[in-house]
Amino acid sequence: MKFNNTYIKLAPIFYQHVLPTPVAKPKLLLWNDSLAKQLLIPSTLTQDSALLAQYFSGNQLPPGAESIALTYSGHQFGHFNPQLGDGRAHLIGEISDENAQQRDIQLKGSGPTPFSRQGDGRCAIGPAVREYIMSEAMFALGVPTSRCLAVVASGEPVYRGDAKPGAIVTRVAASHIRVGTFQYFASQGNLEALDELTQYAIARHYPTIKSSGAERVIAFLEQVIAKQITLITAWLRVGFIHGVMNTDNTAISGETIDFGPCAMMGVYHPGTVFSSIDRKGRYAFANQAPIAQWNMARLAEALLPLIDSDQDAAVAKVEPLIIAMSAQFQQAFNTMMAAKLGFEHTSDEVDALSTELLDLMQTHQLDYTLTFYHLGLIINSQATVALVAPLNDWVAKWQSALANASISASNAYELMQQNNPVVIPRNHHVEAVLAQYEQGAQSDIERFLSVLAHPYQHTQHTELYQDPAADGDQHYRTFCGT
Ligand SMILES: Nc1ncnc2c1ncn2[C@@H]1O[C@H](COP(=O)(O)OP(=O)(O)OP(=O)(O)O)[C@@H](O)[C@H]1O
Ligand SMILES: [Mg+2]
Repeated sequence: MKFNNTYIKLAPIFYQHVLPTPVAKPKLLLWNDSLAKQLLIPSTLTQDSALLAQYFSGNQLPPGAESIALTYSGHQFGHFNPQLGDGRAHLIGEISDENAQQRDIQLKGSGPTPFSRQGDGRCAIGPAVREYIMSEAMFALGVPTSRCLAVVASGEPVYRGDAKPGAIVTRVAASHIRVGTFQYFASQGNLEALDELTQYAIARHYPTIKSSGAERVIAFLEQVIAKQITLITAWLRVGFIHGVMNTDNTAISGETIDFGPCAMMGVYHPGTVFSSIDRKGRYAFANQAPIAQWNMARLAEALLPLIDSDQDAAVAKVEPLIIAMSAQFQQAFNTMMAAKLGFEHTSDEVDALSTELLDLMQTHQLDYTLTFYHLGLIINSQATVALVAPLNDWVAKWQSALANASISASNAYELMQQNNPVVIPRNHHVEAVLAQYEQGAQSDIERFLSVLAHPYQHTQHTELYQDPAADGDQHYRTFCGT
């Protein structure tokens, strides 16, 4: 592993040097071989699980690694917290992957840092394994996301109400720069650091931006916004609910980050919320696009001093970008829904069809993933699918719209197959696997992960994981990993 530690070359205010706290009995639980290959981790190391456990628990830093905790702020549920930062995570460096892309390697749950506040710096095994399952599932679903390389059991308890086994999860991300990182320097009035961060983020994530001065900052904002639209549209396509879209959980790279209280929607309802702390539904399924817009407004606000020293003039330059986001998102959403129905392009007719379908799904409490999957089977005439009766009229309209657009059944099916997963990481299956871990039992995780690695195909065990929760997830609740 060859580490490049570019973040450490930034000003000292960007991070704190701090080592992970060693744990009693590190044991490698999960290792992501295919990701390790992408990261060009040598097979001699990959085969040495004792050494991997040392490295990815934080007990020993790999050669060339340097451990830091990053500084950031964030709006949490709409309230600004000026001092967050990595309270239980250690960035140990960046690795250049097989495509020469820099990827951050970060341990999470690896002990306290100067940003820990009241926290213990630790992570329980359940949330660590959950992050692994969910991020790998999202990756396979084609959603931009951070990934997990390893989960190492610490051999030590963590106290979350009860004592739970502890673990350290290794996260791989394009970077860990968040909207909240910009907010930190903006709230300090540190324009030099704000500019340094912006130039660093552009060089790392948006190198095609060639302009300079204010134009460069505006182009950056524009591209971050575009990535957020792509990201949220992908979440909505697969039924993902992030659960805690605070600005400190919004990565500037456009990747999904922080799988704390996330969940998948079963029965379609735009107001679906599972997080126990999201009492007002701020981060409900269909609120995710307006919240991404709100978060981008916070990024724009942080960037204002780099755009014009006259604040009103700066606002006049960024406001149109934020306002335009609604229409851009709607367009992306319509195109995505059209693809789920087999249409390459949107039209008023197709938009009306998808709206009507979503309404029917809501009214009749239909499962989001299964409904699209069944529509695929119908168009492919593979099987007679018993849809609920109220959908029959809609299906007839849909089929005639496809015919009017001269789209063959096989073309429609192909597009639908690429956009409608056969299987998703359903909450009850994820929880069943996590419960096995917490009880120290033999786990079905390898089988589950192998199914989730091919979410658009039927594999040997896919059927075991397609079923919706018996209670329609009515009683399902998620918790932040703290
Ligand atoms: N057990 C803990 N000990 C110390 N700090 C914590 C702990 N849990 C969370 N924090 C800190 O609280 C803040 C918000 O937590 P949040 O749950 O969003 O993040 P996280 O899951 O720890 O990390 P990330 O966003 O990196 O995935 C962050 O600053 C985080 O580092
Ligand atoms: Mg977080």
